[in-house]
Amino acid sequence: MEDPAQAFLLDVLKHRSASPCPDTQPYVTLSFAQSLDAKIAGAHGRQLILSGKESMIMTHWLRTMHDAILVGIGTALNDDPQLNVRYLPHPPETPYNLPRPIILDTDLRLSPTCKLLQNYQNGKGRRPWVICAASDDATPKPKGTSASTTTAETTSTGHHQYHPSEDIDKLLRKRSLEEAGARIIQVPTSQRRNVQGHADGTASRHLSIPEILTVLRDLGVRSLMVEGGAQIIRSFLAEPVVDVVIITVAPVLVGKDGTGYESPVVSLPAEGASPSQRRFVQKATRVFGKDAVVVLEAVTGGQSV
Ligand SMILES: NC(=O)C1=CN([C@@H]2O[C@H](COP(=O)(O)OP(=O)(O)OC[C@H]3O[C@@H](n4cnc5c(N)ncnc54)[C@H](OP(=O)(O)O)[C@@H]3O)[C@@H](O)[C@H]2O)C=CC1
Ligand SMILES: Nc1nc(O)c(N)c(N[C@@H]2O[C@H](COP(=O)(O)O)[C@@H](O)[C@H]2O)n1
Repeated sequence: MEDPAQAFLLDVLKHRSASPCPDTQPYVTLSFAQSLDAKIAGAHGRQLILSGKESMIMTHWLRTMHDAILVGIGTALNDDPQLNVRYLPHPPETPYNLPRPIILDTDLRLSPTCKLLQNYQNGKGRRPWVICAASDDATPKPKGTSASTTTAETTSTGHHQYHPSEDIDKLLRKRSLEEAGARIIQVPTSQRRNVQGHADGTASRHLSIPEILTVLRDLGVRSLMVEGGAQIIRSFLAEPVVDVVIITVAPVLVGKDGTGYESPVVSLPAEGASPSQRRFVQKATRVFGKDAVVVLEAVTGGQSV
């Protein structure tokens, strides 16, 4: 017999089984848990278990329904997640689909001893893919985010140059991650001033989401579940790439110091919004234990995408 959460998700995602995945990018599901005041973590990014048991099981069913799960390096370093499906009931005759973990990690800051790599080494998880900036990427880094020992210098023409030891540091980190089992995938970066801009007005240097999706589709990923954290949620919502958003709303308030994601998109037709902008409308809502799970689907100009 189907679990209620499994049945609910199969129903909200049934349009995917009816039509083949596009060639250009995977189906993208953005899913996370938030408080009533739209916080996904505590002060300074402290991990919070917002989901109750029932909605956490729903999240693990959702994981089985995707080829891959993506998180940002902030989440990988802060939470050391496993991204597996361990809360599901007794193993069935056919093993559950275990999604591939993918980490967006511009400068390869991931720890080679993280749980995702340990699980892979112990045969308990799929090989993690770590997506970083292409090695010939000359985009300047924002202040204070360099993971290497070297600083960028600005030339008289305004271009930034890197000391060779920065490349060596990154190469060494690449090698130790590969030795631990990670597959490293390089993509170009893009600059976004408004979405992840720094307080000092400089633009952030981030991996390009459309490029990442193209690469993943080329590598055979047909469905991608994006779990967060805050910056990743913002970046995915800022691009017209998310098909379905599934939010677990926990009946708690975290307060103003909590970590929020401040969505750059709106559901309601906003004054001045471009008609081609992707908006999200409610498709289904279900209570699991103490939590409400709200499913939104993308629409462009009034049509489901
Ligand atoms: N409640 C929930 O469901 C969830 C909560 N969380 C919480 O979220 C918090 C972490 O969030 P946060 O600190 O924002 O970190 P994220 O996990 O969002 O990672 C952000 C980092 O990813 C890297 N990155 C690379 N490319 C991009 C891109 N295109 N857009 C955005 N980031 C990119 C950047 O680091 P770099 O430049 O070094 O590559 C950036 O700093 C944790 O507290 C965690 O517990 C996380 C997931 C779900
Ligand atoms: N669905 C959900 N509810 C919460 O309350 C959460 N804190 C999260 N966090 C996400 O799940 C990751 C942890 O996964 P594992 O338990 O290690 O498998 C965490 O890193 C966030 O991505 N999710």
